[in-house]
Amino acid sequence: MLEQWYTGVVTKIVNETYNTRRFWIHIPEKEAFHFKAGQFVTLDLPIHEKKNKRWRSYSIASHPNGSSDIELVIVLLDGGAGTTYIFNEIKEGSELILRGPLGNFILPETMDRDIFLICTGTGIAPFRSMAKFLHKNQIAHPNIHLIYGSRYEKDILYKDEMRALAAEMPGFHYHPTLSREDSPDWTGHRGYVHNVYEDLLSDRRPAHFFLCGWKVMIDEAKQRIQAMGYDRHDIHLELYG
Ligand SMILES: Cc1cc2nc3c(=O)[nH]c(=O)nc-3n(C[C@H](O)[C@H](O)[C@H](O)COP(=O)(O)OP(=O)(O)OC[C@H]3O[C@@H](n4cnc5c(N)ncnc54)[C@H](O)[C@@H]3O)c2cc1C
Repeated sequence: MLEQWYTGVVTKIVNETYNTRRFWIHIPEKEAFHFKAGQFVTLDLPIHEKKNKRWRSYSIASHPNGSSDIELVIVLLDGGAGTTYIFNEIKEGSELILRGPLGNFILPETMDRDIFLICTGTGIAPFRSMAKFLHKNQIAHPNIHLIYGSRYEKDILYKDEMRALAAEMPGFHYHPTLSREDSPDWTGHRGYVHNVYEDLLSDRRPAHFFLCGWKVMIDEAKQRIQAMGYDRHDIHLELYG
């Protein structure tokens, strides 16, 4: 299939944490940019590398709503060619060349088992899209556990929004866990994401697992979930790098 590239216009940028920004992009060529919650877009960045090395993918953090606007949430990687360009050069009003939607990291058609959404950092992007999509459209779903890992409380992305969703959305459970926070004010989980799902699944009930983020977390989660007796077909991955 021919690849369709669009020119998007950045309409708004917000610093979400000290190293992570939210970017809102409008795609004027499309009356509506249709995608499924969990999919991503690929940006073609003018970073003077070989063509395919100029491409960087980003999960759509907003939910499908029939508009031609999407939101991305991007963490600056020290020395990363793409994110250095994005953070230094992209301003409100800048254009971005993008294609999509891409990917099959989407909710199952039949949601007949509990769903565990496990991520670190900006890996929350596709899960925010899924949770908001289910909530806005009042779609029936089983228990959904969003297990989010970061180092410190200040790093938590969309914290207030996820807390509000958990309060409003029956069956949606939010479990942020912090690996390095030493403040006694933090009363939530401490440590890595792995202990959280292992504790929640001590009864080994049937479940779907969606893992999103960086290789170290994903490799360990895959191995631990299979060691708990789950089949690899129950595990869905979106590997960021
Ligand atoms: C399908 C998909 C969706 C993605 N969605 C997002 C998203 O929503 N938000 C987002 O911030 N990123 C996302 N990424 C990652 C993104 O595509 C880039 O890899 C990232 O922004 C780094 O690009 P860079 O050019 O700055 O670094 P590069 O110069 O390309 O990266 C250098 C190396 O560092 C590794 N690396 C990059 N970032 C990290 C990190 N944070 N921790 C550890 N190692 C890292 C890479 O694997 C690479 O080997 C996604 C990746 C994929 C494949």
